[in-house]
Amino acid sequence: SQAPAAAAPATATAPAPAPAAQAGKPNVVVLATGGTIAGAGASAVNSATYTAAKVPVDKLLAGLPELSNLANVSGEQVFQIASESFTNKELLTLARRVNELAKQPGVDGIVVTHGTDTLEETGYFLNLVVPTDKPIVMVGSMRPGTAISADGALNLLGAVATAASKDSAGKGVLVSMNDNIDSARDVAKLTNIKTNAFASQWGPLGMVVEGKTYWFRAPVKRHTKGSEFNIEQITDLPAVDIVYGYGNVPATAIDALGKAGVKAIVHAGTGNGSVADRIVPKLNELRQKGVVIVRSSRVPAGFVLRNAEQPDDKYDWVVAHDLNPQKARLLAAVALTKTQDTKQLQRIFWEY
Ligand SMILES: NC(=O)C[C@H](N)C(=O)O
Repeated sequence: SQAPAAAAPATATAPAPAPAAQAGKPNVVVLATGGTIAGAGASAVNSATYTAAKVPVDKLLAGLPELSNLANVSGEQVFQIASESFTNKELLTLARRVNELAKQPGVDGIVVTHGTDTLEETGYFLNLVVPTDKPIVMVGSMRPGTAISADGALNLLGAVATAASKDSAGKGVLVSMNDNIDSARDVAKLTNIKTNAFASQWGPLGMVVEGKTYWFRAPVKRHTKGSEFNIEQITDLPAVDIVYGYGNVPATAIDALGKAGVKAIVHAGTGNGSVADRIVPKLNELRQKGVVIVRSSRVPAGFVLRNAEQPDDKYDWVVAHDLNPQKARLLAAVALTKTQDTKQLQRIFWEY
């Protein structure tokens, strides 16, 4: 008799787990990372008090037999963590796995279940570095599955429907939640507690209703297959951190980041990315030492205009366009794997 095969590590050759194939149905892989969609509370009234990242993906899928009407669905547990604890390490591991699966001819779409707190960051990262036209759909929930009116099951059904739909191809990484389909680039968690947590100032791309997608617009920024960045060429992400702007802000955080050796600082400024008078020379000191300064805004809508509020040309700073500070951090880190040139970096911020 044959010796049992050793468990294969997640390498470029690891096959997707075999779904219970129904001929003619698309094959969708659900990569589970944890979050509230895998959360459990003490009682059904606990919609906000619970432990995230408890329920394994097999159990989530087994609880939703309706999925098999949409696709051949298989699950893979990549992590089991709350999304606030994601690090660059998890981002890179997840992106590599998504990329491996996207390259397999037997995989038609990928769903990533994820905590909502940093879902927009992971989604945007995948949008930048996974070169595929196949649908990649992020999904989470605001209530654990143990709560009355839990939103996870319907969100997961919608996400699988979105990943299974040919119409989702080529639109970049998507977020499918609360009946909406948004671009992961544009969307942000803007509301706590409530199930309509995610919104984009540019509006959703479409909706998913009863397992069918309806589309109204498509993203114009570069993404996935059209991106110049590829996870296969990224081994590590440089240190990029965020400092927040507010009244009476001291330079303590900036000084500490400078000492820690960050490669870029994203300044989450007030208003149109304005920077306090006592902070400007601190940022310029670091710029002189080669640290890239990205001027973004803590205001969740509108966008930061170059040379308005601060003379970016004179200081050799980059503006974050409409990216929120946490997404600007990721774009800066990814871009810095290729270039230090601030003209190139600014081009990248306009294009992605
Ligand atoms: N709703 C959620 O998923 C929140 C949770 N803290 C997480 O991001 O993992």
